[in-house]
Amino acid sequence: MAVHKIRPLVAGNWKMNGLTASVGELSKMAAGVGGLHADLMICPPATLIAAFAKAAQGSPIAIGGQDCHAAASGAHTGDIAAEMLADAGATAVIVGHSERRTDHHETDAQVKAKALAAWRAGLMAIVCVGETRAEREAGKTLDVVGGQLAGSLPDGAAATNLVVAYEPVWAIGTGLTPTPADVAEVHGFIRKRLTERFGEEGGAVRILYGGSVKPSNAGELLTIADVNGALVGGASLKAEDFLGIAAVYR
Ligand SMILES: O=C(CO)COP(=O)(O)O
Repeated sequence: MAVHKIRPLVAGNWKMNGLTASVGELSKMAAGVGGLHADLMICPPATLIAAFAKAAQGSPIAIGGQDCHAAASGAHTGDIAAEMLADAGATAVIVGHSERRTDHHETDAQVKAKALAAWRAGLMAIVCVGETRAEREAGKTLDVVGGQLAGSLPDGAAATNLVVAYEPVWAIGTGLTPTPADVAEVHGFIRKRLTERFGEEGGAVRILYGGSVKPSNAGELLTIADVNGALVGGASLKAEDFLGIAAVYR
């Protein structure tokens, strides 16, 4: 298998945080990203996508959504189509985040339909997978992640349309992180599954680690084999912290 030089991605998931005044934080990020050997992305709440896309124009920061509906339009009160995210200026969308899987009971089949919707709208899909604490303690981590990959990833994945984010549910917002050996094991497993299914392209798909990434642990986590960047929650809300994480790639 050819060794790919993968350009890392540091993506910030703002979750349900941010008001119009937060555009100032994005502008600070845009001003500080020079010289990084990585792609950067911020996924603000949908209400801020258009404003953030405008503010990020001319900077290397891409803007993404946090979820989309599988349909392009229709009677789905409160939902957002991938086409609407693209129209507002997003170039990517997170699908299958554990908070969606838990809070909204999203299944692998629904996540797959959302990833296909993202592609239909020309967006990159950032598909999240990860085990709960109980699943890890029962020794089922690779089974769970393997099942999520098989069920959530559509055929036709390529490095340009897919990013996989490994986010252990128990590490999200808790300050806990897996050991480097555990991260290496899961990322290596995901890479194997991607190359088995998608061949050469699967070898080039970025695999992000997510869960309590902060400037103080980014150096350790982001230099592990097959970790091609981070999906950052809390620490992506402040320009200083987000840039401190991305600085691993300076
Ligand atoms: O869920 C996450 C990113 O999608 C991770 O969140 P935290 O970085 O706040 O743990």
